[in-house]
Amino acid sequence: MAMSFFKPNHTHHLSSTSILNSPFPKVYPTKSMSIRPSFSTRIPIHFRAKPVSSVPTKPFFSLSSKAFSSQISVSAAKPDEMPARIGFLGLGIMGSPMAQNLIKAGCDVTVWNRTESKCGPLISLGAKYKSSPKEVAASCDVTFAMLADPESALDVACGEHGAAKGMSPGKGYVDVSTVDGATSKLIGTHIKATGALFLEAPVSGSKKPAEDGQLIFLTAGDRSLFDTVAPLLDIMGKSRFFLGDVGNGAAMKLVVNMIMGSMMASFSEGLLLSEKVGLDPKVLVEVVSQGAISAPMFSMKGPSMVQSLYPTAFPLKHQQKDLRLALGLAESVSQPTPIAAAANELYKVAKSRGLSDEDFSAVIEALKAKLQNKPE
Ligand SMILES: NC(=O)C1=CN([C@@H]2O[C@H](COP(=O)(O)OP(=O)(O)OC[C@H]3O[C@@H](n4cnc5c(N)ncnc54)[C@H](OP(=O)(O)O)[C@@H]3O)[C@@H](O)[C@H]2O)C=CC1
Ligand SMILES: O=CC(=O)O
Repeated sequence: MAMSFFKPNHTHHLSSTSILNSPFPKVYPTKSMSIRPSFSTRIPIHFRAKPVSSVPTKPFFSLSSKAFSSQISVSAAKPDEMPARIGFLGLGIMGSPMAQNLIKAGCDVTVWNRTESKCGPLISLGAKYKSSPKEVAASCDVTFAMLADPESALDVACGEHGAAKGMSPGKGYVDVSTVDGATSKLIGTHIKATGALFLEAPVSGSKKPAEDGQLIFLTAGDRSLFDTVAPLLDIMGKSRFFLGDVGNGAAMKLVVNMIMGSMMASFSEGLLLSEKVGLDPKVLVEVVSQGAISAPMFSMKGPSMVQSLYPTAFPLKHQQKDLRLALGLAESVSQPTPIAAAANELYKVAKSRGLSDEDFSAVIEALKAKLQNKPE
């Protein structure tokens, strides 16, 4: 199906440096590039790192700081083929900066959020406003949705005033929320019944990567919609994977977050154990950062965790939701996941202690409560 999209009214353009004008993605050698993912999988996977030429309105200094790697090349993102009118539903921790990056890149963006007041800052940056997902979808070529969980993603897409009601042939719906495959397929079925195209595109990367346009998109669904929105994904992210049929993007995201949730629980145990045996947990954070188990997550969150501070980037309730959904995925294929199951119990304890809206690193508090033998 041909998508009837038009060039956006960019307010800024590329500076005429030779790097930016090259038609090919630039590969900047960095330490991280020595680690190359293996694609020995039954799912057809296409990966593309952010090509320099596809982020037309960002200043050169922001490009030079990015770590590019190049794997299987997919069709090049052409800024002049970007959808003209873009809808954005869901302006929470992630949705707001993502929509903001689109606006700052010169895109014509229309927003909606359940709590209307969160639309204000984006409207002051130039966004338009509509009072329902249906109206946003009806007035836009492509609509993105960044909702909390399967229930809200389904309601916003398929509810009474949901986006599907405003969809029609020639339009596209891109759900970037983290949901399970069954929910994503249901949303896709409703959207496609209108003649529109559907792409699931959950993101890896938290608040800061969302602000910096450094997200990793894990997409699946209509390949032509993936190609159409590629320039937009490249504004909001640093790389994008096309993983085949709807459900594969959701599954990849859940596996990644299952690992992340277990890692954070294990890190929490280590911090508390080190303190109990008389070590300085701050030194543990430093030691971990220099070795083979170093991870940006530990270095970023460790220093605040030792101070019992949990400024929210990824809400704990969403991490527990992802573990729950990942355990369901594992159950569906009889894959044992005892470590993730144990981690999930800790997040549930943390939620029951009122930590749902804290950062997920607050899971450490569940272990403190256990160590102190407090009632749950
Ligand atoms: N934060 C992070 O680091 C990351 C989060 N994610 C995933 O992205 C998604 C969004 O996360 P995040 O932005 O952090 O979450 P937030 O909790 O900050 O935002 C959730 C959004 O969903 C909306 N929402 C919730 N319930 C409903 C409902 N019943 N009907 C309509 N809208 C609803 C909220 O609206 P309102 O403002 O009215 O509450 C808000 O816009 C989640 O699926 C999360 O797992 C993925 C990667 C990283
Ligand atoms: O889903 C959370 C993330 O950091 O990715």
